[in-house]
Amino acid sequence: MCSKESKLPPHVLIFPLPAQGHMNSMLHLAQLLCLSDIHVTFVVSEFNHRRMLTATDSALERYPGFRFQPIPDGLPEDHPRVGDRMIGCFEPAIKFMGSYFDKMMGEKDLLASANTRPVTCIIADDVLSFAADFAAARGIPLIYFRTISASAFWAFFCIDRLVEANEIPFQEIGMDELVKSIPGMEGFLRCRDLPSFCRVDDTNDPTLWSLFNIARQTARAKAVIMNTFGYLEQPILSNISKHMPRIYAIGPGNAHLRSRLGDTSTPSASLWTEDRNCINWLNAQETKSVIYVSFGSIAMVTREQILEFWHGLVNSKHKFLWVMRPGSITGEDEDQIPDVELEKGTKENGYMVEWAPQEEVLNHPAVGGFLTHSGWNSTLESIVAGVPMICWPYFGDQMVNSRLVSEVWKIGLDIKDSCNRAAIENAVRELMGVRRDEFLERADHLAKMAKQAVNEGGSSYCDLNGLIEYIDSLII
Ligand SMILES: O=c1ccn([C@@H]2O[C@H](COP(=O)(O)OP(=O)(O)O[C@H]3O[C@H](CO)[C@@H](O)[C@H](O)[C@H]3O)[C@@H](O)[C@H]2O)c(=O)[nH]1
Ligand SMILES: C[C@H]1CC[C@@H]2C(C(=O)O)=CO[C@@H](O)[C@@H]21
Repeated sequence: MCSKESKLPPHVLIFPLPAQGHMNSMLHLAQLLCLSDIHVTFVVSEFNHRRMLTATDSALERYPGFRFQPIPDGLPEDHPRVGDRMIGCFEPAIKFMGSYFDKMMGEKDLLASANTRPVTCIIADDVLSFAADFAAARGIPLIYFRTISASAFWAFFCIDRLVEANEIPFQEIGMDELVKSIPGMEGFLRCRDLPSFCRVDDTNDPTLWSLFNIARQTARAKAVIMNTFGYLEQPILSNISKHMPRIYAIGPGNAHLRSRLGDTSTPSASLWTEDRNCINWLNAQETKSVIYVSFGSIAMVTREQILEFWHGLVNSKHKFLWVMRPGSITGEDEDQIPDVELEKGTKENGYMVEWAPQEEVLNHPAVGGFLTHSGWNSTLESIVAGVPMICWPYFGDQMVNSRLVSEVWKIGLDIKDSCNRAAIENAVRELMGVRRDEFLERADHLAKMAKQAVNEGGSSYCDLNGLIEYIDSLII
């Protein structure tokens, strides 16, 4: 190694699944590493890179050691890249990106340049199994990043035990029976709360085993990073750590970044343009009077479901701010959606946008509740902001998260598997009215714990320092 290279900082390649929820948390990590003078190459699909450049300003350029590396995902331009069979629709993209990546890294000499050393280690999304093969073949250290909760990860990890114990399929046991074969979750997790991919008739279901294998192959990496914090999921983290060489719980990534940046504005990497008019609307509302409604970047809802939510919200008489992502309604028929009563109710009590600056919304004093699909980023953002939730999980890991919210942390209600206007109206009234103080008190406590975890001396703060030391030690 020449003496110039020996002085260069480590160079980490970060590779998320090209989806908003996966990119967001891995971009937080990227920035946390940049703040410790580590060089970061962040792999992004060309499709998402174009969308990001259209939707946001490139505030990430504030980090001199950061750069995007766009690569093709191999999907047709008009591919929806959303929906409950997301893992299925991403399989061809993962395969394509895997072989493209292999070739690119070979040709570009591990992305070395005059001022950047060749990649020191790879931090890949756990869903990208090819990263483990690449790392093993090239002798490059690999760290996996799991973008879901530790609890959901652990549930995927224990699928074989569930099948052996005949807890999958669960038609015969019943959806509301407690699951016994996931250590640490015996007291609260029902069959209904298992990741949606466990809802199978046939134990040979390929998606079930593909997700199990993804979880198990995490142990092939030198370490795993989790976007969670000790206080939130310690018993489960302890169970996972028995199976992993090293584990770093550095979350919530958004709060951690904010704490280390020392300001409240963190660069956004949205794939949609944020409509900031909703902040003006919120400014005119009373403290904690508004329920924020969003189902993330992947969920698709039917027109019937939208109407049930809409009636429920309008009938609750509480104010609402609703994100209606373009293209998120299945069987969309624009003529049939508006209804005179609903339009009137929305004008009086609500505001709709196509995409919101979500973290800013959740931290706005006017927001008192969040009707969410329980994606892990949304859940953590709500926890950090101290906002109680109504959970309507859509698929996958969200089923587990919503149960944690309602039964473990007790900071909200879980209405999974039901979508009718009366249930929604009741839940909103309960969260925003009848039980408001009890939920707010617990949410406030958890928000304090989250901030403590990322502040100097906190568990996530120490784990991030440990991770940085570990990355430094990988330079040979
Ligand atoms: O108007 C909006 C709506 C959402 N967001 C952001 O988009 C992200 C959405 O992420 P998440 O809440 O995790 O939902 P999904 O987009 O559905 O995320 C996918 O990825 C997550 C992490 O793996 C999983 O937990 C989910 O189940 C999976 O669907 C969050 O950071 C939000 O702040 C906005 O900025 N504006
Ligand atoms: C494709 C979905 C199923 C698994 C993925 C995931 C995970 O990390 O296990 C979480 O939610 C989805 O984004 C992914």
